[in-house]
Amino acid sequence: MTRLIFLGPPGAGKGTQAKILAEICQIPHISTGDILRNEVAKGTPLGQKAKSYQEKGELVPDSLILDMMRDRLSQSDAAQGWILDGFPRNCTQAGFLEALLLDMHQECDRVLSLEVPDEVLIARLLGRAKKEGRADDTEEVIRRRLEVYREQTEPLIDFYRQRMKLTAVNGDRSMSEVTEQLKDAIDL
Ligand SMILES: Nc1ncnc2c1ncn2[C@@H]1O[C@H](COP(=O)(O)OP(=O)(O)OP(=O)(O)O)[C@@H](O)[C@H]1O
Ligand SMILES: Nc1ncnc2c1ncn2[C@@H]1O[C@H](COP(=O)(O)O)[C@@H](O)[C@H]1O
Repeated sequence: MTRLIFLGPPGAGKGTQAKILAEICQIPHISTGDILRNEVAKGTPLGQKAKSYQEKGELVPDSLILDMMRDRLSQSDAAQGWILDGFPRNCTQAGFLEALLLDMHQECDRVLSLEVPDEVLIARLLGRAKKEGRADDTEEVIRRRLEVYREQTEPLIDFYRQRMKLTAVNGDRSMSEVTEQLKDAIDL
């Protein structure tokens, strides 16, 4: 049973690496950003509410995210383990997840924090914009997403370090080198 959380700024490679580990471990990769983009594309009530926040690089309100994640983690495929990418994103979400897991008699095994310098992040995201055309990969929104990360998400590094769950990994290496570091961190 493997339960992992990826932390790291936008462009750190969370999605890239989470997909690889999810494939190896045969567990779901749960990306809140992907779930929300899918809801936006389908024009659901949740997507309509989330759209403007995503476009500006702001966090979608917790009131929408917490119910969404309670539902997702209760689905049958998540009983076999999971990799979270993009959640939790602030202290409220981290506290909620802790209580939810306790309630579900589950425990997160490890929190993997990918570290990458800002100039590399910006270059990667502008590169991704050309390939994938994500609405929030413009330079202005990328800078706002980095600010939001520093203000609201980065404090979770200490939150999980205090709980002895954190492993920091150098994300500024080739994709395969990062994968190897992550596999070492989780004894794969
Ligand atoms: N180790 C790496 N070296 C070079 N490029 C990378 C590396 N890891 C990921 N990338 C590229 O950087 C871009 C961002 O990666 P990815 O989407 O995995 O980041 P992320 O942390 O999930 O970002 P976000 O939080 O914005 O969704 C992608 O175009 C990806 O192909
Ligand atoms: N956990 C989240 N809380 C609030 N808002 C979120 C969360 N996860 C994603 N979002 C929104 O989606 C975009 C893109 O997220 P990525 O994880 O980078 O794909 C993010 O800027 C928030 O608007």
